[in-house]
Amino acid sequence: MSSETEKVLVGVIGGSGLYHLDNLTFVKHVNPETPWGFPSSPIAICSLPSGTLVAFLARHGTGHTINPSAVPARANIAALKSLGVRAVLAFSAVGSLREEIAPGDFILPTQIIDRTKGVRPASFFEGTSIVAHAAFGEPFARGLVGWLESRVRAVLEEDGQAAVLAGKRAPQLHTEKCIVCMEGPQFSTRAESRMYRAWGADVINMSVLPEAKLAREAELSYALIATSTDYDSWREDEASVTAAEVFKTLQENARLSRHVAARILEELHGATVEGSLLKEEQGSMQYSIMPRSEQQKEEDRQKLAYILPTYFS
Ligand SMILES: CSC[C@H]1O[C@H](OP(=O)(O)O)[C@H](O)[C@@H]1O
Ligand SMILES: Nc1ncnc2[nH]cnc12
Repeated sequence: MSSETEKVLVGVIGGSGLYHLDNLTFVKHVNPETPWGFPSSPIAICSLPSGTLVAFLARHGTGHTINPSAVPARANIAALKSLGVRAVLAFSAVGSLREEIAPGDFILPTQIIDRTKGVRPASFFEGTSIVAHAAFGEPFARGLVGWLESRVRAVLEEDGQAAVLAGKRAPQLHTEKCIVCMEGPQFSTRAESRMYRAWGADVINMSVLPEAKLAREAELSYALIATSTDYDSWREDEASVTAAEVFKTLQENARLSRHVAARILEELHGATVEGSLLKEEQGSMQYSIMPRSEQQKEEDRQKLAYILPTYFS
């Protein structure tokens, strides 16, 4: 086994309904204490058939005990980075703001609208003597999202054939979409849901921020694989979304998400070792950190060295 195979280069974050990757071989749990506390739950290190290791973290905890506003996103991203992770595949259950995005469909968003309310710590630099402005015009790792498109589509097409034979609709993949991240935990009003559509948003969740911002600050390549569970509250003649509506699709979406993960993780690990897929994010913070390092407190440098050793150790 080569040393690159032994490293955990790919991390998976599971959202609502996706609390484990039990189609992979469980190896052990790790629970790193980071300068921002402990992650949502111990991280499961799982093995692919080749022996390649991946890390899995349940965003809301394995028993879904953490509400979206309280997810310790800094600890989650820092803990994954401390394991050597370079690419993060984050799964999320989302509401659809478009007729063509049906429950059960998969979405690879490329843009985000922030409707969180400032109650979530959103930067590793918050509360330190160090100021940094990460570039976030492209909030997801473009190279990784592009790489995922054909792979996820192939798995959905293959799996969809069985769905069609069973008389069901085959899940579709939607790309180049915009996700709005709301604070929650209550769902949107009908007026808000219509407003997000008017703003150009296509899907909605409560979790992609600050996760995506923190991944960027930690120079991790981050992509979201969103799975649709409902039509939110914009359809005039339909009932507005309820948790019960979301639960109807959650299990099937989780099954297919696990299947997608199992099919693509080996190749993603290989692409991560090779490196070209991730080169946009690595080194991206170099010119984001304001200089004047002589005025930076040593304790803050030590804290930030946990996620960015290149600049702070
Ligand atoms: C259970 S409905 C609302 C809940 O589901 C999504 O969670 P995740 O993104 O972790 O899959 C959404 O963001 C909300 O947190
Ligand atoms: N309608 C919705 N709004 C916010 N987050 C969601 N997650 C799943 N469905 C959602």
